[in-house]
Amino acid sequence: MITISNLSASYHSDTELVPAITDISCSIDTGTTCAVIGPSGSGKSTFLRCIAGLQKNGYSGKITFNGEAVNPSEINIGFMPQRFGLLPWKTVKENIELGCKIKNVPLASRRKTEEILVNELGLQDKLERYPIQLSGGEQQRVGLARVFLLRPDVLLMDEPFSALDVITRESIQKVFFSLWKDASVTTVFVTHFIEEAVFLGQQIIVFSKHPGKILSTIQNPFFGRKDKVQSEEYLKFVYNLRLLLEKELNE
Ligand SMILES: Nc1ncnc2c1ncn2[C@@H]1O[C@H](COP(=O)(O)OP(=O)(O)OP(=O)(O)O)[C@@H](O)[C@H]1O
Repeated sequence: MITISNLSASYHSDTELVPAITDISCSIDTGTTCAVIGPSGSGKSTFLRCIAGLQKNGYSGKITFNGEAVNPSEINIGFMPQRFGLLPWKTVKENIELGCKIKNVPLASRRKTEEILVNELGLQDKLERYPIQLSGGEQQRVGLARVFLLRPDVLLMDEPFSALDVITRESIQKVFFSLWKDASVTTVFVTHFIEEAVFLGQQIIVFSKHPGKILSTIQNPFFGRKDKVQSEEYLKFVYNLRLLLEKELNE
């Protein structure tokens, strides 16, 4: 379980310390998924960076993994940042394999998975290209292939499907869902799409506007339930989430 207690983080502006998130407490059970939604600038990325151990300064509070305050570098964390984190001087194939190489995961054990992922993410004919030769959506798929191939203990993704057209997004959401069903990787992801949060987040955390605090933590009965998207209960659930965000933005 990931437990986050009284987490606050700030950034230095020219003259002062500006809070980004304030007093966040929540927990994410092992093997579950958690979607984080909230207004732009509310601190969602900062929250993910804190869990990933990338926020080196300016934060307070406690983050534990299975009860221990271990250094995140000691845990197999897969982090996909908003701008995908590709290395421009490495080919697509090298970028996909980079996470495993850094974490010393033998690639020989992942060849089959790699082939499946490359096919499912539509990257077969792009493997020898460099990131600059790809569209934004293709770059995002490379970033996803990298974290999915790593199959980490904890998967953190910042707006993982944002650069994809709607049809590709839905198909890759399904790729993620089926991978998650196979391996039950503990996952926290940020999204601006309510329907995406509802499809892929067993728990949904709603952030307030800046500086972010938790407005609501919701156990989601519609996780993985594409069959329910036309139902009245589903539409009401999505509508209520939208109202919560709208109210927060208009206050
Ligand atoms: N490196 C930085 N230096 C100074 N301020 C920062 C820095 N990174 C983020 N901030 C500020 O911290 C606040 C939270 O930013 P963050 O990126 O975490 O929000 P977010 O909810 O992920 O936003 P978005 O949905 O637009 O991606 C914002 O007000 C932002 O301007």
